[in-house]
Amino acid sequence: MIAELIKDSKKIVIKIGSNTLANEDGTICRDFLQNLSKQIQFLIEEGKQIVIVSSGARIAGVSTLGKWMRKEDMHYKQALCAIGQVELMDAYRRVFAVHDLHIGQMLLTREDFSDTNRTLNIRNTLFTLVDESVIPIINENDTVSVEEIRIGDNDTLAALTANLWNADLLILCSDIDGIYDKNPKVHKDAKLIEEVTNIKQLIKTIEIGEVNDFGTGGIATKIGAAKTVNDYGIPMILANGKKEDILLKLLEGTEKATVFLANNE
Ligand SMILES: Nc1ncnc2c1ncn2[C@@H]1O[C@H](COP(=O)(O)OP(=O)(O)O)[C@@H](O)[C@H]1O
Ligand SMILES: N[C@@H](CCC(=O)OP(=O)(O)O)C(=O)O
Repeated sequence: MIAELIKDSKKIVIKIGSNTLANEDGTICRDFLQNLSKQIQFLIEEGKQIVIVSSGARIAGVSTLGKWMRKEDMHYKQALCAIGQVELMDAYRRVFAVHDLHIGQMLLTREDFSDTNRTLNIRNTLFTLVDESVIPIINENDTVSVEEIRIGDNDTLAALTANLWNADLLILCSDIDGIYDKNPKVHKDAKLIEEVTNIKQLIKTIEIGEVNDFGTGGIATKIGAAKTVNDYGIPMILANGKKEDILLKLLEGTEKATVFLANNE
């Protein structure tokens, strides 16, 4: 099912979470980015168009400065994102350049999607970048939108982007294999749910656990993202971006994940 879905999708939005992108000590994981760029080059050679939504500015800010780690003050968090966004994009630029791939930065807020003029401008930039074979890398604009740092809305941002771009598929890369019946980081016997056709039913039956380390939205915003795209007819896959070659393995059918099918009730 998942392999077919990826095979049949031309326009794919891929969201990378903070925990996926970071090493245990909070620094940007270069090996992860190198592996991601290799996989994206492969997908592009297969004729796919890719848009990336990437978190990680705050983590990158912490590891760049090596301080403010424990400051929970919103102004410090915003400052960390401002510092880290530069690092983050530099890291992406370097690894993608190895494959002759160009990137473009887009910083957006949720409000931008409810304003007709701004939406049109986002659309024009997004379509032009993709038409010119440049990979857009989108993050929240954490300077102007503090709400989104608090609730970890890059999952929602990825879903809104998928709808705006009329994507064929949204893939959220996190640090777990998909949705489980309970938090797999806490319960060793948690069971992976491979296919979701009814989100309302899913919410009633699973336990939504705590967010860990640098993640901000947790599993709830991922389910919300699935609902947003599914309502638009776009399927969503939640997969473990920490696993090497995960996108290629999903394409081969040798790895598991959770798929939210677009005919969701
Ligand atoms: N039922 C569940 N199934 C899967 N993950 C869960 C569940 N409940 C809580 N989680 C937690 O949600 C985390 C993913 O959310 P988050 O940390 O925000 O990731 P990201 O940084 O990728 O956005 C997982 O690492 C896991 O610990
Ligand atoms: N814009 C913030 C990310 C917030 C966020 O959504 O994080 P995550 O839950 O890891 O996707 C940053 O780049 O650090």
